[in-house]
Amino acid sequence: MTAIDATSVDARPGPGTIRIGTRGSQLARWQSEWVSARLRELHPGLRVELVEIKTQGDRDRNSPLAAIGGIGLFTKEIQRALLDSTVEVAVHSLKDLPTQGSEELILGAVPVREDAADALIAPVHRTLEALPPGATIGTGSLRRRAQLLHARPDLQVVGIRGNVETRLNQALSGTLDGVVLAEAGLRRLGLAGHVTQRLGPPLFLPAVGQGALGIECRALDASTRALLAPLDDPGTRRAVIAERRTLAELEGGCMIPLAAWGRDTDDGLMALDVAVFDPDGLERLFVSATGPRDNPDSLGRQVAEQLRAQGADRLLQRGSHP
Ligand SMILES: NCc1[nH]cc(CCC(=O)O)c1CC(=O)O
Repeated sequence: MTAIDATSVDARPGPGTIRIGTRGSQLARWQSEWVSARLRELHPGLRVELVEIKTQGDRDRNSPLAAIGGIGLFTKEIQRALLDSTVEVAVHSLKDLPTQGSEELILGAVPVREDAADALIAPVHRTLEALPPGATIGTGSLRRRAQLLHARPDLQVVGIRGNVETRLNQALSGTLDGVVLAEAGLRRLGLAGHVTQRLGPPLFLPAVGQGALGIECRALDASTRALLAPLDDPGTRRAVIAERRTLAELEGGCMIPLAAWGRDTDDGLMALDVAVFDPDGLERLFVSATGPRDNPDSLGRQVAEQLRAQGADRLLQRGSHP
């Protein structure tokens, strides 16, 4: 288990040690520590080191995400570290991982998904329904903005950025009436007690990959792939493959208000729901489809085609000119 595979192109710090590239945020560290603990549990004797890597998204903490461009903002430098063999493993929030990437990298494992829903933290009014007209809600996400405005066109959606704790504090301090964050991130950080309303499917759909981790390694690094394989959860993997396929088919390189929810169903199939919005949430296109579990890619393509037939391209083009 710890021997270096003769066919791999990497140079390890030593046999029996793997390095995990991670962002430095509390959430990223929690996620990488979690992967590290699972790996050590599965492979007794394995040493795992965390290597902190700053991404463009960590350096520029103020610009709106939509303005910086977004693609690979939180992942590119970590992928580069994988490619130049500075680390063997990269742990990403799958939601932040672009659908297009280097052929040299693969998702070695997609562990079981945490709750994929969004969460409202509105300490005074508590629910979306109870917010007074014109209430201020913070989010930097075009998808959350569009879904909030679709439900409550009167809300004032304020663009905010920063790590989970910073954004949470804007609601707790009363600077804003509320913020919307991922339930998964709050749970991992032990902050889910602040949630006043879960904003979940089928009404409020998450981002593609939300709540899931993507653990990348080099495609040719057979020994690391073998170490990661037992962390994979096939149900989560096929759900996010379907979601990511729809996103890849529809995106024109811009950040788009697209929400998706893939999951296994009780009848042995899987389902994929996808909603696409214009930036102000006036229009909502929605497709829900089911298909066999062994072809999530085809399900994702099918849903993208149906959304196109409804006019998704026209909506999404509007999204690129905010
Ligand atoms: N870049 C933001 C980001 N990326 C992943 C998560 C949460 C964890 C997850 O969705 O897996 C968050 C924070 C948030 O949306 O509140």
